[in-house]
Amino acid sequence: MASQLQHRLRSALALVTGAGSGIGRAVSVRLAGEGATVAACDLDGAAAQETVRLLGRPGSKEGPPRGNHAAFQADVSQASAARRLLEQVQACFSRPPSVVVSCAGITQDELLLHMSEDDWDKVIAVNLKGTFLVTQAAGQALVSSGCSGSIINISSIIGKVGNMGQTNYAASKAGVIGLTQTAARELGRHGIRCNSVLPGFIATPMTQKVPQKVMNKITGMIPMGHLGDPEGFCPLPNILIDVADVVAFLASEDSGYITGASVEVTGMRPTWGGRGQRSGTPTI
Ligand SMILES: CCCCCCCCCCCCCC(=O)CC(=O)SCCNC(=O)CCNC(=O)[C@H](O)C(C)(C)COP(=O)(O)OP(=O)(O)OC[C@H]1O[C@@H](n2cnc3c(N)ncnc32)[C@H](O)[C@@H]1OP(=O)(O)O
Ligand SMILES: NC(=O)C1=CN([C@@H]2O[C@H](COP(=O)(O)OP(=O)(O)OC[C@H]3O[C@@H](n4cnc5c(N)ncnc54)[C@H](O)[C@@H]3O)[C@@H](O)[C@H]2O)C=CC1
Repeated sequence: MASQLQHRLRSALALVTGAGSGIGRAVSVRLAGEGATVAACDLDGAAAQETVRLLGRPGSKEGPPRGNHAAFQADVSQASAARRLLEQVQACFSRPPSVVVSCAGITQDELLLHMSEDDWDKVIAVNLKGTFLVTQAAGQALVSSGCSGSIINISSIIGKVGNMGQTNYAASKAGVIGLTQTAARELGRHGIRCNSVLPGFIATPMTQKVPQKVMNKITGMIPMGHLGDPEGFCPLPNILIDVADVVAFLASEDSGYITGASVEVTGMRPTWGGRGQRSGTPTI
């Protein structure tokens, strides 16, 4: 990483939900690599602890005294848990998080004609309501402290174009886009920016449930014929690193005039007639 980026986030305290796996872990590593102190949250507390172990010590010694990175266990779909999470982070670091990245998410895929109400409710509760609850709790903490901040919500390209077997997931991710755009309108006056990122297919535990015959169809759309790789060493031009790059950019003052944006990072040529998005070429 270019040396000038290694301290870009040195004064930031970054709360990352879903930090125990996949994109959330990659984002946590990237933000810490730019000097941020990371509060890694996950439903799986042990997984969050493992992410913190991977982060090592915070970046630069410069800037206000800070503690180490820290792990938190919370179910973001529960309002009381989301409120408690922000309370715990502020108690631990004596300040609200200036960067908040909502990565926590699930799938419960089923074709529309067979999807149960429970399939629908679970996905909406985590992906949409969970993002709402964390965005709200973080916004309240920042506004009451008079602090500015950057909120980055992880949606999905599926929220824009749909996908067979994912009426629940697509609706939740489309909702994240609208939620984030509205939060941007309301919180801008408080110096809080809100943006969403729409990744394409990345090989993480979330995508392992996809049947091979479907995966074959999807990878057929990717120029390099492979999914993004969570370790970042993917045949695609590093789509996961691009996702973490975009999150770090939106977290930093380098994006100081960007809010309400939906940034696509897909690395795939859609079959739905849209212009193919080269990996790392966000559509803002
Ligand atoms: C031509 C390719 C179209 C792809 C368009 C979308 C682009 C994908 C980019 C995604 C990037 C972001 C991803 C993300 O945010 C993270 C995730 O959500 S990962 C999980 C993604 N989930 C899926 O794609 C759903 C996969 N499908 C399934 O899990 C099962 O099919 C399902 C549980 C929905 C139903 O199972 P079952 O009842 O057993 O039926 P079949 O599996 O036999 O499916 C029936 C029929 O439908 C075809 N099909 C199912 N899903 C998809 C799909 N996503 N895209 C295209 N076609 C799909 C399946 O192949 C069968 O077709 P046949 O011709 O009858 O074999
Ligand atoms: N993998 C992909 O292809 C894509 C993923 N995304 C989104 O990126 C985000 C991260 O996905 P991945 O890293 O792939 O998945 P993942 O399954 O590897 O990680 C998701 C993490 O969220 C945590 N989590 C789940 N429910 C939670 C809850 N209620 N409270 C707190 N934490 C919870 C899980 O424990 C897990 O650690 C999700 O929002 C997903 O929808 C978007 C586009 C593409």
